[in-house]
Amino acid sequence: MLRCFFNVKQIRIKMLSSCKMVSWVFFFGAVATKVSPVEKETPIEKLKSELLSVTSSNEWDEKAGFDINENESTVSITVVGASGDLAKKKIFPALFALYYEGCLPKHFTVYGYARSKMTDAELRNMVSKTLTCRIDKRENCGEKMEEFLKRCFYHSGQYDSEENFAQLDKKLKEHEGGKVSNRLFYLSIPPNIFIDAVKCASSSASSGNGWTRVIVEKPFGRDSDSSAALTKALKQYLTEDQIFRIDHYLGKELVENLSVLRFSNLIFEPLWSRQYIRNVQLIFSEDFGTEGRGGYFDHYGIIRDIMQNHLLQILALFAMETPVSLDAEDIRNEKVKVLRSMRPLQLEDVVIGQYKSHSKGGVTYPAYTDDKTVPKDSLTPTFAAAALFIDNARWDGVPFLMKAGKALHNKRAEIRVQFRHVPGNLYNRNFGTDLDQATNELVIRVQPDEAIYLKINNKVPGLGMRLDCSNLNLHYAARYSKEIPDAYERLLLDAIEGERRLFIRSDELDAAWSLFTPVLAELEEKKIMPEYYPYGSRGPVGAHYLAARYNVRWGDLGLDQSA
Ligand SMILES: NC(=O)C1=CN([C@@H]2O[C@H](COP(=O)(O)OP(=O)(O)OC[C@H]3O[C@@H](n4cnc5c(N)ncnc54)[C@H](OP(=O)(O)O)[C@@H]3O)[C@@H](O)[C@H]2O)C=CC1
Ligand SMILES: O=C1O[C@H](COP(=O)(O)O)[C@@H](O)[C@H](O)[C@H]1O
Repeated sequence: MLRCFFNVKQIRIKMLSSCKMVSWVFFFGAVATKVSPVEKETPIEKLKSELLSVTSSNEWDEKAGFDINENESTVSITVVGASGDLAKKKIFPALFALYYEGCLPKHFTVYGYARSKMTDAELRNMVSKTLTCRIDKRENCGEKMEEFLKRCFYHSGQYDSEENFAQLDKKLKEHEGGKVSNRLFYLSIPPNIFIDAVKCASSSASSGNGWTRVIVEKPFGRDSDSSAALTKALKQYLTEDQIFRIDHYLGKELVENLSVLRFSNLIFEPLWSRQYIRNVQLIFSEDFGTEGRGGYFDHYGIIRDIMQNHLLQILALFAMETPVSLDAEDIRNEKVKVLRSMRPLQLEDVVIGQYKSHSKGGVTYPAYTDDKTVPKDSLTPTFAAAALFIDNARWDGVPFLMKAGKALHNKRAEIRVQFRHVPGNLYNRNFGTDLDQATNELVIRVQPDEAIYLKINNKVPGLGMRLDCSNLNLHYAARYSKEIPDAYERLLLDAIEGERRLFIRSDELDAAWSLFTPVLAELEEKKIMPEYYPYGSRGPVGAHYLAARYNVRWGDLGLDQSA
């Protein structure tokens, strides 16, 4: 178990700094010795014994962030908006998965908080029904589930009632039994009630003797001004260190792996610049529409829903310089530098689309505007493609193309890196006139079916000299027997551990909004019409014209073996 709490002579290793150490030791150990998955325990065992040999020093314990006695502290996790979609779909299942894996601290309590009237038993029933997490087919799942549910409670209250939060505080105190109380609030509620809930939680249900942290879900505003206003309001009640702005894409395994890939392999970093990279593509597609979330979506649109946060965060991690260390502030400093080096997106570099109804195989799929919560004349984009540029020495002139859409032909998130053509390639004639077919391309498939593969040119075995394009393929399911945790598991654990690396800092957020705010305003002011595309298609052709303007061909056209 990598990032979980484990006991070493009754001492709990709690902080991520130590977990990070474990990960790095693990990683280097695995690479250096090319171990099979079974042999991977060795470096951890080694680290454990190293830790055992130093834990006699109290000074060292403090530095490493150890709790000398875990019996003296508790963690209470309050899911605010517990009756909602995200809580049921993601938060409770992630908490259970963490419990199952032994990653939650010994003394923890989960509280659901919402206006709906529910008893503890009803909450437990709801949680157990919606528990469709990766754990549910595992050994002893039923037993573990029972144990977990016994630690779940519910309190019904208004989001703007200090009195109701004070009642919650009273209940939390009963569970905490006088120990040091650490409290995590997860705001899983619509954004218009964030501030009310934060105000009440901070004034009436903050911890008196431990930490209090608040996870805030997106959207963090809808442009620079509203985002700044939200930050300002949050900071009336919380310090920046208490605010954990979640972007769940940062918790995805392959997004986290980006830094490992770049900074611990000699072969990638030297190529990671305008000198060798022709373009970078960040692609998100879903094969379903906004079903059930039209009301929210129509106010935001795909650029705010996916590009300004998930894809831009990936871009920043992809393009940043080597951070001074793996500490949260060092990484976030580098990400901010990338964002601040970028040109605000121009209207001519954006294509927008909206899905329309389509019938296939006797089934009729709805148009975006068929959703009852969406105005019939809505121009909100459900698809967008954009070309972005980073004006710094490393990336000058390299187009970073983004494409995001709902109701497309597949569900996928990937990063595609297309390298330059080989100068004076001796084998040019083997590729005919289409040199793009010989482009080396590195694909990091974030989901589904996680993989990293590199398209290379290779001689087809035989007496002739025929070349083809083949993949060097790191297919996760084939290589690693362990399941990949859900992003929310990683992020919840980080928030409990106080690790901020995967959460968005306020200056990052400002920089991100300043790239998109002008174009979003222009799209709305000029009432730019989206290009309509059939539900289940590959999206508007405009995306291809945009790419062609920068001599780019989208890599996800289904031509490569792993696509
Ligand atoms: N659902 C998803 O897949 C994702 C959601 N998010 C974000 O997470 C947060 C929660 O999302 P989700 O669970 O879908 O939201 P819901 O719309 O399901 O709302 C959550 C809960 O908040 C309460 N609530 C809803 N509307 C109002 C209102 N107008 N006034 C007061 N209370 C209200 C309801 O509880 P009650 O009536 O019992 O008080 C509801 O169960 C949002 O900020 C969303 O943007 C982010 C990414 C994905
Ligand atoms: O934040 C969001 O993400 C989901 C996609 O998340 P994934 O982990 O399932 O890829 C998206 O459907 C939603 O519109 C958006 O708000």
